[in-house]
Amino acid sequence: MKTIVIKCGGSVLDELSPAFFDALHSLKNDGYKPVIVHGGGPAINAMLDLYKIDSKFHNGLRVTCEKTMEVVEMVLSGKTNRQLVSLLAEGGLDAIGLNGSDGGCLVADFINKEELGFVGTVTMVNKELINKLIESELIPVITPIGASEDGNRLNINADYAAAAVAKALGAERCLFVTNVDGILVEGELIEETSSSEIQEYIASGHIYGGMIPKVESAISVLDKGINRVMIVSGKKAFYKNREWAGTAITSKERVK
Ligand SMILES: Nc1ncnc2c1ncn2[C@@H]1O[C@H](COP(=O)(O)OP(=O)(O)O)[C@@H](O)[C@H]1O
Ligand SMILES: CC(=O)N[C@@H](CCC(=O)OP(=O)(O)O)C(=O)O
Repeated sequence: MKTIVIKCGGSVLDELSPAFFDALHSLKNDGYKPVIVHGGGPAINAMLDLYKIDSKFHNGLRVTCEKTMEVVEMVLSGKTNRQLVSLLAEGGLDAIGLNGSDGGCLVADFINKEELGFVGTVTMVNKELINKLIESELIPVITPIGASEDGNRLNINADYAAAAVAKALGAERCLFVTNVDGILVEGELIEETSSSEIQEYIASGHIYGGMIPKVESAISVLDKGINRVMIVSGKKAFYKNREWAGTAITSKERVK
């Protein structure tokens, strides 16, 4: 099965263009089976503000106390997942929302309970469940919340969740849809790059903030045999007539 895992970032959920939905139709017409993992960081921040709860991050991960976890779940499962599934339906795409914590979809473990609270890393993915939905011609839209073996629900960075799903499914491709055209260096789009170049961009400060978990996830996926990962904009036609727009991260090291 030609599965493509698509991470749809919270930064662009309110700005997805008609071209995004056209690209999904094109992928489907070309035989790809999409699986979406969505984020929702900005919407969580807004709701925490409303509840007067401070947003704190440690190494790019949200420090998640019990109260924050309630808000995270309310926003991701109750708002952003619903929003994306209905946008897909409006765009003529049959999708089904799936809480990562339901049915063992994403099994997770605490990363460091003292430091981060209810933040998890994915330890297992119920690929049978996801594959059943794909075989029913539905696009699973997965919320990045995992359930631990001892019954806790854990907040997972959506880039890492998408990478875990792509690896578990043995996806053909993995795509990070965000609010910029791809990796930019001094304002220029980098059309193709490799793991080692990315390490240099991070060291020189050209890649920072929210782009770091994306490129780290991309590299972890490349290590598992998926040989091309794309970072693309949800505001543009990222796939048309079998042509991609954005940054391709490949496992091949380029000769400089
Ligand atoms: N080299 C880079 N090229 C493009 N964007 C970058 C780069 N380094 C950091 N960024 C930042 O990463 C952001 C995307 O990450 P993030 O805000 O977490 O989005 P998402 O919600 O889609 O995961 C961009 O809007 C930009 O501010
Ligand atoms: C642990 C952790 O940081 N979880 C993220 C989950 C959402 C997410 O990753 O959303 P984006 O893709 O929009 O950034 C958070 O709480 O913001």
